[in-house]
Amino acid sequence: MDAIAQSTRTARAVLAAHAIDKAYRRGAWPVRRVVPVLSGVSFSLQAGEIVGLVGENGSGKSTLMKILVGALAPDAGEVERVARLGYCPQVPQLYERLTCDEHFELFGHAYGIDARQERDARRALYESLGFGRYAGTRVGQLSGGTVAKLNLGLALLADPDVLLLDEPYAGFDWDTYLRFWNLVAERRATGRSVLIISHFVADEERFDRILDLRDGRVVPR
Ligand SMILES: Nc1ncnc2c1ncn2[C@@H]1O[C@H](COP(=O)(O)OP(=O)(O)OP(=O)(O)O)[C@@H](O)[C@H]1O
Repeated sequence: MDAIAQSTRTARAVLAAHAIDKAYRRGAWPVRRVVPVLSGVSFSLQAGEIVGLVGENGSGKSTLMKILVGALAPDAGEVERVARLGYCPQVPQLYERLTCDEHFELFGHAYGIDARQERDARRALYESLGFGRYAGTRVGQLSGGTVAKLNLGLALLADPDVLLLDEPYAGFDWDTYLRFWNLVAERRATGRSVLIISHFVADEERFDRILDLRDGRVVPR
């Protein structure tokens, strides 16, 4: 890539991590130890890019994701958030006794979007992910796959510029997997970005870039 193209890419970064370090402290005194997980992680995400971040179990993917969204503080380094983020955590943060509709209402309030916009977005998400028949069902009575759809739908509700997904398709059946990729392609076509974190990537051609998280660092594949 030439220098002009490189500078354009840098100029359009919507999310960037600079030299992120993170270690966890384990055990109690006197056998307390520090376990390094991330050591100098740097990468950026550009507008309109679909990027896969791949690493084996325990490599630090969820830790990095939490740092990127600001849910966890790094020990060193910094995250630059240029655009609005939407986050779909690996373990859904949902309420067993609330229905899908009630979750959309609640998250709509939290995002500060008006009621009409929330209802329109909710309807479109039920349609595109195919789970409208569960609108009035409580989360405690949903299948794992439908919980995963709700989790994704809530991350998309406010139409974020950057969508961060932690193992998004683990519970999806084939039809939902294809619907998911249609949604991702639509976002890309409108200049939005998606970062997908997973322990494996099945369809490499669906991504613009794949990054590997290995030995605490992010390296291009
Ligand atoms: N709160 C914590 N306290 C101590 N150690 C932790 C904590 N959270 C994660 N770890 C450890 O940090 C390492 C990275 O964990 P993390 O969940 O980020 O990995 P991951 O790549 O997302 O794994 P997986 O693919 O299994 O979900 C693991 O060794 C894990 O045991």
